[in-house]
Amino acid sequence: MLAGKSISIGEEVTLEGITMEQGTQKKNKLLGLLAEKYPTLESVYERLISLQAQLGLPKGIEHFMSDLHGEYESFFHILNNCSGVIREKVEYVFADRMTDEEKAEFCTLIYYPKEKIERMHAERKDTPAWYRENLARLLELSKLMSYKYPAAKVRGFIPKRYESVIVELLYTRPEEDTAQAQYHRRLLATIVQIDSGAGFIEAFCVLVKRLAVDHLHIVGDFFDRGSRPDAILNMILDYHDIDIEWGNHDVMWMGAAAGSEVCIAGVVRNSLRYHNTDVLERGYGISLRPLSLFSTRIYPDSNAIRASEKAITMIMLKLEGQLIARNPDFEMESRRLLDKINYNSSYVMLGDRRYELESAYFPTIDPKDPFALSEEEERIIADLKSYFTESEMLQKHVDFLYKKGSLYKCCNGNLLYHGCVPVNEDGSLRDVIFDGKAYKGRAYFDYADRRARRAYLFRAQEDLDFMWFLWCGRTSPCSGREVKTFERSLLEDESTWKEPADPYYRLLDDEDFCRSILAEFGLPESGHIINGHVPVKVKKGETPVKAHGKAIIIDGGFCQAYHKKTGISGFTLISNSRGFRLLMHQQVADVRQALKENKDIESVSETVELQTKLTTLGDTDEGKDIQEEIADLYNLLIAYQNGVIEPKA
Ligand SMILES: O=P(O)(O)OC[C@H]1O[C@](O)(COP(=O)(O)O)[C@@H](O)[C@@H]1O
Ligand SMILES: [Mn+2]
Repeated sequence: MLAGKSISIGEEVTLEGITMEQGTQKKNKLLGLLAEKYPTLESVYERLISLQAQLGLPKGIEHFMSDLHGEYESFFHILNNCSGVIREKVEYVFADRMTDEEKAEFCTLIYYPKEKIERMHAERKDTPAWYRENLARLLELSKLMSYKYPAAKVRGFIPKRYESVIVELLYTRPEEDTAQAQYHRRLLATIVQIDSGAGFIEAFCVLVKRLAVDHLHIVGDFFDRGSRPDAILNMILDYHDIDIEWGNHDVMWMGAAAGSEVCIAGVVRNSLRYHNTDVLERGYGISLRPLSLFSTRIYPDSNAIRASEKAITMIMLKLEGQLIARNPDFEMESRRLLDKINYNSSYVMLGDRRYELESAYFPTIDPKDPFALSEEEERIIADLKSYFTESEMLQKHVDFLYKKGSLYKCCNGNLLYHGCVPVNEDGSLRDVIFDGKAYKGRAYFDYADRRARRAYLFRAQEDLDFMWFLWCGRTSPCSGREVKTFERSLLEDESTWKEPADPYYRLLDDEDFCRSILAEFGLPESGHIINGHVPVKVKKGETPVKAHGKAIIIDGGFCQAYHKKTGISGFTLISNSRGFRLLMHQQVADVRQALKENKDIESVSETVELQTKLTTLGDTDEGKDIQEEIADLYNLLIAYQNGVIEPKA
C-alpha cells in the first residue's frame, strides 16, 4: 500500500512517478540484494547457465479440474492416480514386459504405497525379491518421467530423507558400464537388506506423482451436493502448486464463513437438501440441533431433515428479500417473492401469472411482514453465525481459498474462471453498475475480486451481501443465471424452474466471441477459455470442447448426483508441451476396491489440440520470470565487471 494514500475499491493502484536518480538508486539497491545471493562471479555464471538451459525444457504439465462438489472418494483416487497419467506411463514404459495384472498391481502400489505394502505384508508376499523388483521398476519409471526436469528440480521433489540415495540411483547409467551396473545393483540390494525398502518405495511414489503433475488448477465449486468438501480441502492444503478460481458454491461458503447470514442459511439449506449434514457437524463442528428442534416442532408432519430444510429455506428467502431491498444495485427484485404470495388462497403471482403453491402451510410467515424473522429464527441464525465464524477448520479452509484463489486467472495464455463474463445479446461486454459506476469485462472481475476479499477482511454488511450476489446474481461472474430457488422449493410447475442464463453461455460456441473475451483479458488469440459450472451431458452427445477448442468447459459432473445427467464422472484437462487433451473419467472405484482388486478409474483420453511446435518453459509465464531474472543477472555481471559492485573472491 502506498504510504498516506487510501485506496477505494473501484480504483486502480498506480505507482507515483520517480526521478531518474531515484530510479538508479533503486536499481543499484536491487542489484545489491542480488549480489548477496550471488556473491561471486562463478555463482552468477552457474545460475545464468542453469536458467538459460531451463528455458529450453518442455513446459511443465498442468492439470485442470472443476466442480468437485464434495466428491471426496473419486477426487482422492484421481489425485493419487494423477488423473490416469501414471497408468499411461506404466503402459508406455513396461509395454509387454509386464502382464496387465502386474501393471495393475504396480499402479495400485504407486497410488497407495503404504496400504499396499501393509497388505503384501499381511499376505506374506513382501519378500526381498518383491521389494527389489518394485524398486527397480519405480526407478525406471522415475527416470523416464524426470527427463524434462532439471536435476536440481527433481532433487527438490524427493522426500529429504531419501534424497541422496535416490539421486544417486537416478543418475547412474547401469546400461552403459558394468562397474556402474554393479554399483546400481548394490544400492538396490542394500536398501532391501537394511529393511528400508518400504520407505524408499513410498519416497519413489511421491516422486512419480510429483513428476506427473506440475501444477493443478481447480476451476471452482468444491462445495455442496457431495458429502465431504472439507476432506477435499484438507487433502490439498499442502499441494505443491495449485490455484483456485472460485465457483458460486465456494463464494457462498466463503460468505458464510465471513458471517453473512443469508449465505449461512443458503449453505445449511444446500447441505440438508443433499443429506450432507456430516460436513457441517463433523467436518466443521457446526451444530444443527437448535434448527432441528425448532423445525420438528414447526413442521411435525415432516421427517427431521425435511423439516429443517423447509425451515431454513424460509429463513433464507426472508433474508434474501431483505438483502435485495437494501441492494438495488444487485437488480434482483424479481427474486423477492414472499410478498407476492397470497397466504389465504395459497398461490403466488409471478409477473401477471398465478401459480399454485406446493403447500399452503407457512407457519413462520407473518403475512403483514413476510420478510421479518421471528424471534426464534433470529436466535437460530445468530447461533449458526457464531458457529460458522468460530469454526477453526472452516476458517482455515476459507483462508486457503482466499490465499490460493481468485475470481479468475490468466495463466500461460489461458483464461480461467468458473462461470461467465456477462455480455449483451450481441456479445458486447455488459455494463454492471455498482454505486453509480459501470464495470465490465476484466475491470468488473477485478472489482468483484476486490470486494470478495474485502468481505472477508472487514466483514462490512454491503460486502457480505455482495458474496450472496456472487453466488446467485444474474450478472455475477460465478453464476450468470437467474437462480430460481423460490420456484424450485415452493412451486410444482417445473416450467417456472428454468433459469435464464447469460448470452455468454450460448455465444461460447463462436470463435470470434472467444477471441474477443481473451483479448479483453490481454491474452493472445492462441489462448483458451477454461470454464466449469455447466455440466456437460456427454451421454447426450454434448462436448466440452467449444468453438473448435477456443473454449473448454470441464464440468464433467464429479458429483454422484450428476452422473446420470452427464453420463461420466468428471474430466481432467491436461496441458503439456504438445497441447491439450481431455481425460474423461468413466467409473468411480472406491479405495478399498482399488486395493483389493487393483481396480482403477477408467479414463478415456481425447486430444483437444495437438501442436506441431513443442512448448518450452521459455514460452510460459514462469519462463517470463526466468527471462527477467536472467536480465537482472546480466546487469549484476556488468556491475561486477565494471567495478560498481565488488564481487567476493
Ligand atoms: O440441483 P439442485 O440442488 O436443485 O440445485 C439447483 C441449483 O443449483 C444451481 O444449478 C447452482 O449450482 P451449480 O453451480 O452447480 O450449477 C442453480 O442454478 C440451481 O438453482
Ligand atoms: Mn457452479
